[in-house]
Amino acid sequence: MGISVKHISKSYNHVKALKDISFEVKEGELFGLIGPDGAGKTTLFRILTTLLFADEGTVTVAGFDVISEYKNIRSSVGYMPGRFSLYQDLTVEENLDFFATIFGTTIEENYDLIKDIYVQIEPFKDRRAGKLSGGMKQKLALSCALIHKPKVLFLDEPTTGVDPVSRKEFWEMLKRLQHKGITILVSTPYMDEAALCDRIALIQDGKILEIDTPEAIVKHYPKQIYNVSASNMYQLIISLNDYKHNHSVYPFGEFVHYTDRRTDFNPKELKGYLETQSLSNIHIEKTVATIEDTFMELAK
Ligand SMILES: Nc1ncnc2c1ncn2[C@@H]1O[C@H](COP(=O)(O)OP(=O)(O)OP(=O)(O)O)[C@@H](O)[C@H]1O
Repeated sequence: MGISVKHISKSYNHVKALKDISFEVKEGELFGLIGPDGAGKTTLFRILTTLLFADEGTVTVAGFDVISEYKNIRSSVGYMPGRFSLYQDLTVEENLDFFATIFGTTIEENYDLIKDIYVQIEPFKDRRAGKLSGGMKQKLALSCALIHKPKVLFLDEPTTGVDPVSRKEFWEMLKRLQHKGITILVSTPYMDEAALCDRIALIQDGKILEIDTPEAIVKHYPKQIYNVSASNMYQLIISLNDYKHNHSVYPFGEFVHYTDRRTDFNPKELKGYLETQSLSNIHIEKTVATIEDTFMELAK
């Protein structure tokens, strides 16, 4: 009764936005679609919410077919699109009231579900939506997507352009909604948010690279990663890229994540090489793979 996607493909003229996508989201699961801009996430959301037809494949949401039973889907799902979807000239309260009315309900009837979120913007209920901050807009959009008590919630990049504190609060809210029994499909380009989902699908160029729990996905990383740092980060990256034994070199915060092609890699040898490159303060230590490392490896 969650979401079932089987062999979905979709093209826009010559652009193949989705290529044979299949996955299942279990009822009550918090499932993440993780991928960069242009991966096909929005296209997939539009198909799942009955706003766009796929060229091939079948999809059911909450047990309903997206084509023959689209009306049942529209009344049982909530959708928060990536771009701000609210009426800028209506106030906070008018927006919420509007969405409640088109779904044949009232704010009072479902206030319990949105209370946690809405109390934070209620002091601004007379402010026009267009005048809200990014974090407040996002809370209002989520309240509007929830006002008819959906069984399944679709959130397309809900935290893009939102400050780190609001992002953290937002994910805590999602967990609370999940505990109320709502199935959630959320997309994000932020790899750190992927770890907060029950399962994730890594998606790039319209294809799914891997689906699993975040823990299992990082365990599949095939190599030992090293954190490398030196006094001159820019030169360090150039030198590591020039090193003939490198397998991958990615800047990662204050370090560079390095993997070596050889099975008998000796960090001392790499240190010796870096010293010949006029680098100082060189540190090399083992580290564990993150979802970002796995994504980069699969996307290679
Ligand atoms: N209406 C359209 N006409 C032509 N090409 C499109 C259209 N909509 C999307 N595309 C293309 O399809 C591909 C997937 O786009 P989509 O918007 O689904 O990706 P996304 O992962 O949601 O990325 P973004 O976050 O940038 O929207 C991209 O190459 C995009 O340029």
